[in-house]
Amino acid sequence: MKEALILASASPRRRELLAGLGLRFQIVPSRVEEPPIGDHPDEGVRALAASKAREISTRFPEAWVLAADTIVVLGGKVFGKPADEKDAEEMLRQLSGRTHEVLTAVSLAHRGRGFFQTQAVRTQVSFRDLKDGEIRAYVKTGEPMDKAGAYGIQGVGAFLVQRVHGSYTNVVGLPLAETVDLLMKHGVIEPSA
Ligand SMILES: Cc1cn([C@H]2C[C@H](O)[C@@H](COP(=O)(O)OP(=O)(O)OP(=O)(O)O)O2)c(=O)[nH]c1=O
Repeated sequence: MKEALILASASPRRRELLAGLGLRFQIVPSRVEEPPIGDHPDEGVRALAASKAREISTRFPEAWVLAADTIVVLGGKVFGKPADEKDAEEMLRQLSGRTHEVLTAVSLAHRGRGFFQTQAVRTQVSFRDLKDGEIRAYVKTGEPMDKAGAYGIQGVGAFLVQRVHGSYTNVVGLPLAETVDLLMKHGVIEPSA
């Protein structure tokens, strides 16, 4: 790696996924407000990832900055992180027995080079039929509270999921195959990294 790479994220999932590639990077979480996403999930999620990358690359113009944002979309309705336990239960009730999309936008920026690129990856996730007791017990674990759609596929929440179509790591918060391609394409990492 020629220049420093910064992961502009407070998400432990993103840190672990990127670290799993054996890359060296710093973590500087972005402090941008995350306004609710409007009627255009694809544009909205890209805009959020881009604003995180923009904020950090303004502070570190000579580094490569990687940022991401993840949302869950069910029939056009966007689910971010639940506001409270009731909200989490309600989200899970709606996701029960249905297929939703997880959208993660990844943004790569280098201000000094005038480089800025954002792309979104979609994964379809099908939930089994959930009993109300299961939903309540799962919410009580606390796992849903900091996660889009109120579940973590990588944790206890795996029991909710019947099928995944597309990138698994995209659901966890960082689509690894696409991220590696992006970093390699722009010379941020070498093929041997
Ligand atoms: C659907 C799903 C989401 N998530 C997480 C990934 C993201 O961390 C979170 C969505 O919130 P984000 O706003 O995308 O990210 P964040 O606030 O956690 O971190 P930062 O903005 O600093 O990068 O939901 C899982 O961990 N597992 C899942 O199965």
